[in-house]
Amino acid sequence: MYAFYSLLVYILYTLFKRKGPIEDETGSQLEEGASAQGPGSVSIETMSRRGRDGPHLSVREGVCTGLTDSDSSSSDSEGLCLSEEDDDGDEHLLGDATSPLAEFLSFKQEAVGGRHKEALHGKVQQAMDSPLLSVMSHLLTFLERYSHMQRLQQRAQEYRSQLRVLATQRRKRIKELRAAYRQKLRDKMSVIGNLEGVISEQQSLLEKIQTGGGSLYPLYPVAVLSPLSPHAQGGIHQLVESISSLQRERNTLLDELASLRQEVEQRGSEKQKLASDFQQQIQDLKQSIEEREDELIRLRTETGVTDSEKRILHLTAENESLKQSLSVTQRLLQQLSSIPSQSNTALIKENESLRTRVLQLETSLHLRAEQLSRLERENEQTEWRKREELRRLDDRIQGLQLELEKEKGKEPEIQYISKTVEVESPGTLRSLVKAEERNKQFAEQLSDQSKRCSHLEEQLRGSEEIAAGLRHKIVEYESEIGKLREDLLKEITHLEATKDEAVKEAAECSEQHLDQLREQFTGVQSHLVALQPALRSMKSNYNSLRSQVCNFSQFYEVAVTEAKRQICSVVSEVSEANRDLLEKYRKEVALRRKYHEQLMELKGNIRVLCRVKPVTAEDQQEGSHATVVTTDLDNDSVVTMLHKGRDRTFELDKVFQPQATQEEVFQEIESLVTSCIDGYNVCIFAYGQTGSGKTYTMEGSVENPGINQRALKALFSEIEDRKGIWSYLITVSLVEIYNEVLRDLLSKDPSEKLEIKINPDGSGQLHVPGLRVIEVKSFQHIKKILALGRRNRITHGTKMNQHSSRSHALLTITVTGTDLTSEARTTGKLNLVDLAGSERVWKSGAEGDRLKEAQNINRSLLALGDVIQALRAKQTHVPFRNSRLTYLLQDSLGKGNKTVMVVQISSLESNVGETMCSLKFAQRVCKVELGPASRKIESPSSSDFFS
Ligand SMILES: Nc1ncnc2c1ncn2[C@@H]1O[C@H](COP(=O)(O)OP(=O)(O)OP(=O)(O)O)[C@@H](O)[C@H]1O
Repeated sequence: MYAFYSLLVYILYTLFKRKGPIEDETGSQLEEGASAQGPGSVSIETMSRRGRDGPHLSVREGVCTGLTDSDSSSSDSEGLCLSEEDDDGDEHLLGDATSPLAEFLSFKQEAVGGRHKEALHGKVQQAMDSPLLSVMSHLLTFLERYSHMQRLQQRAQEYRSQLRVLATQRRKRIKELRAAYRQKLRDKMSVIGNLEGVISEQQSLLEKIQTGGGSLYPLYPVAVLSPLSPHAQGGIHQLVESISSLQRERNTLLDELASLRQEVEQRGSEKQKLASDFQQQIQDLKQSIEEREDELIRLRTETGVTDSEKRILHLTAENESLKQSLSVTQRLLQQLSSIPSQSNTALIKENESLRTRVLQLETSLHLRAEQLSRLERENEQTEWRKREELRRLDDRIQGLQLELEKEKGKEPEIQYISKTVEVESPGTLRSLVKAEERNKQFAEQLSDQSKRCSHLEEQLRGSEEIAAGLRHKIVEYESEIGKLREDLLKEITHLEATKDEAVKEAAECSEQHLDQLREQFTGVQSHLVALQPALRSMKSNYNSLRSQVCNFSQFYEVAVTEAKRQICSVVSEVSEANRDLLEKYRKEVALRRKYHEQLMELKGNIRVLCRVKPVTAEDQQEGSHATVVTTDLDNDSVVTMLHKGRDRTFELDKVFQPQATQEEVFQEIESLVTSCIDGYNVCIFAYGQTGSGKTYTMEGSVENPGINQRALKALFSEIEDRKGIWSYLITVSLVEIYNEVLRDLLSKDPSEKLEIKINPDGSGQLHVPGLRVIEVKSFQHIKKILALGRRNRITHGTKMNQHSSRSHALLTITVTGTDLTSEARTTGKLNLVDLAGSERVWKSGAEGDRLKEAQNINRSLLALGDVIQALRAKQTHVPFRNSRLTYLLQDSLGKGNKTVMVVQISSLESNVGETMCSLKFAQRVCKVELGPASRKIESPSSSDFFS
């Protein structure tokens, strides 16, 4: 823009200050350009060239397309080479540039319109016709269009931002609507929850009603209900239906109950009727008896009263009084039956139980009725018999009377008859008495039955009253349920109406919003259409840039892959070199170890292996799982432990990783088994604090056996391999040292104390008189022996180990071999020792016997330490006899033996002190020199051993 401005100044200067034709170099250039290209092919250099080329206007052919009035749509396409970055600067400059131009134009117009001075007219006219002016007008048009384009872009920007604002508003509105709907949904759900509660309570109430134990129905606040969703309504409808079905069910049940009650009532009335019939019959019977009696009295008065007659009379009177009392009792019963039952309230509580009770009562009533009918039948029969007797008696009396009448004058006959009567009367009287008695009994039974009947009636009446009360309650509940249902339906319809309104409102609102948005969108769309050309040009720019970027990324990828490849090749070269080095290092270490072992063998020193106990689940449970011991994967001879803030490294013959298996441990000492067969004395013993895994390493478990079993297995398999060349005799003994007492674990009486003595054969060897030595033939046999020994060994639970071995156990396997060709004899001994664990009594919680055991264990281990110290210092006197343990191990720890100590350590921080002690001891043991191992072989010609 600076160029334009300069140009304009220059033009004005030319027009107003200079006279005559424009002879300027630039002007001539323009003239040339204008004549060559015409007005339609004029362009300007980009602003990027502004600084470099200085203020000049050039006409370029084929680089930029022209800006013409007719082709205004393409005015801002390729021909306009202004970059986006320069837009702001241009705008600013344009603002400066357009004002002088406008001045110039107004000046031009005034000149054309004749408003200017006459003196200037000719000059201006000249200038107007000049090609410079035409260029200027073109420039002006261009500038106008450019500013228009700027404005358009600005508006497009504004529209875009408006669009963004509208979109955010729309999103917000949608969010709000969603939240509102969710809230409504939640409300409805809570209403459904409330309704469900109400329904469940109604159901429970219904159940209570059916069982008769319900209390008054509580009224529910239906006002809490609020609009419901269609889904919720469906649920409610279902619930209402289920309630009505329940009610129907309940109604049918009530009907059944009523019919049952009717039946009960009917039966009761029948029973009452029956009872009244019976009573009527009894009354009739009584009446007939009375009549008969009257007649009898009359007869008696007529015939004269005898003794028997007097008795009959007396009995009859008694009978009469009894009957009276019976009737009195019956009356009383009737009166009592009219008194209302006091137990109604208790019966009301459980309708179900009442119903069963009623049924029970019905059945009992039925039974009673049957009994009653049976009794009545019997009574009838008795009555009938009585009547028969009476009738017979009457007949007789009548006959007698007739005879008496006929034979009035015949006194002797009368006397005779009267005598006969006298004789016969007692029998009849007796039968009468009996009948009376039975009658009395029946009457009593009858009264009992009637009592029961009346009791049942009372109960029946009570239950009827309860049933009536319940019926009343049911009616009340029904009306309440009806009311509730109506309320519910009202609420549902109200909710439906509210929901429809809300939905309609939301729909209208969203419609309006949508219309607005649509309008805005069409407006924006039209603006966008107008902006399309500008966008196209931008797009082309963007495409070119994109292609450049793509090319660059391709180039970049190629470069990166190449770099990676180079790095990989370098890394592989380095790692290859490293691997070689590592391999070399390992070989060196192995070689060094081998030479060291050979040297040690020559020196005859004790090999010390170290096994680190892994952190168990129990340790983790106890929370003490912080570890201080580390092993080196690349160097299996060192173990490092953190003690008092600094690392202490111990170098031993072999350090097993915590995860080392039983097999791996055994492989390390397997060769010693062969040595034993060859006639060497071998001793393997496990040393370490209590609970560090000594027994696990030596004995192992059933599924995962330790050194003992594996060594014996290997021994038998080796012997098997030598079969035919050598024959072997294997014997086994197993002892324990408990509280400084030697005990035979294979003995029938393991509590027997044994002593260690020097063998009287003069060999100087140790010997234990009374020790059971068992010859073993197979591995299976030895397994059994080991199991027996394990059973006999003393173990107790301590804080540190649940199955702590409280003794040192020594398994001795003696292998005597005979060379079948030369008859040479070898004798090798394999001592496998599981020492008791050292322990800190305050830690293991040892008290009483445990404390004594611990003290003895620690004392003997101390003696072992002294022996090791003496051996290390090559002292002339080694204090083997200071303890039973060292005394027994004298053979194994002495010169010419092959000895391996497996030191067991715990890696836990809580055991750091004990681990330190064990490792220090192990290192001391490492330095003990036993001298080269000696083989015990006896040639057939000599009875001596050669070593
Ligand atoms: N390497 C191991 N892997 C798995 N469990 C082990 C290991 N070492 C020891 N244990 C377990 O730790 C517990 C204690 O081990 P063990 O009885 O062998 O200790 P100890 O040193 O013989 O103790 P003590 O001296 O009191 O008799 C046992 O339950 C045993 O199974």
